Amino acid sequence: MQFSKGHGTENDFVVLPDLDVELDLTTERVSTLCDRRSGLGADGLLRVARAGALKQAGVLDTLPSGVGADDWFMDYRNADGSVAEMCGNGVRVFAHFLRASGLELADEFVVGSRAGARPVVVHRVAGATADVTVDMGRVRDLGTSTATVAGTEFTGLGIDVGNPHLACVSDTLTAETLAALDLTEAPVFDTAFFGSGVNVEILTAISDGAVDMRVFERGVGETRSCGTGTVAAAAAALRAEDRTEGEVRVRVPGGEVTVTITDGKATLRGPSVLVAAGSIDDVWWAALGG
Ligand SMILES: N[C@@H](CCC[C@H](N)C(=O)O)C(=O)O
Repeated sequence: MQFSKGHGTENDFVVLPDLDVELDLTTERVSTLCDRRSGLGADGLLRVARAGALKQAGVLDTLPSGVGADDWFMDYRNADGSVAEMCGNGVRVFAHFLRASGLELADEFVVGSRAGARPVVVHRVAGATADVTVDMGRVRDLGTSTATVAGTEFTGLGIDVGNPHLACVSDTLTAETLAALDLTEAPVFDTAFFGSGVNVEILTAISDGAVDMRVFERGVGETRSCGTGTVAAAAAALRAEDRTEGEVRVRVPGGEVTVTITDGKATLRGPSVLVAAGSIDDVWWAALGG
């Protein structure tokens, strides 16, 4: 079984090409593979297949809005084995993998996700790195809520980018005090407001067109970046300035991406790096079972 390993601003993924949809991605298999001691280690897993093949195999009940049977589909799993609707950094790595492997020859194509179609533009592939823009679709405002992080309560904006986020902009945080925040424990959030869990972003206000952000991801823990989270962060930071549109550079522990919001829709531009490829032991994988 072949794999690749890649990351987008150090949000890292195991990429599993499975064009005939033969793999049974049980919770145990995904979580063991993503574990940094028992497996390869990653924040998430990206299965590569066509949308129609996933539907035929029963992985998808229906094709999400705007996704055709022949479109590529990013079947995304969090490190704990749970399924999530979307992954912004994952789509960049997924698109890069398709171009680098020769599975896709065009620079512009659609990547399907459970949140719907996510068209991509691969601007450049140079060796192990690529520069990719993802059309992230609509950014929906869910209203205000709070999260408590290490005993401090932050107020934020609930935002749906296909998956749920609570983006908390703090006027008093600097890049340095943000970096010092203890994010080892999961933030406490309103479970009635976010019935399916939430990804929590803490960020500074906009300064010189940029914010600094950290994130605690649903199904993973603190990661060094979250693409959908950067879109939510940009939307909340613009809102804090009474703006609904604009371009925001979002600095995360793993690097920097650019989010542009126009007309209630967002694009995300940033890097992808493919660091390794190899094979997973079939006997080990089979023994993990269901
Ligand atoms: N890292 C991702 C988001 C992955 C899904 C998230 N943990 C969730 O459960 O919604 C990104 O880059 O967007």
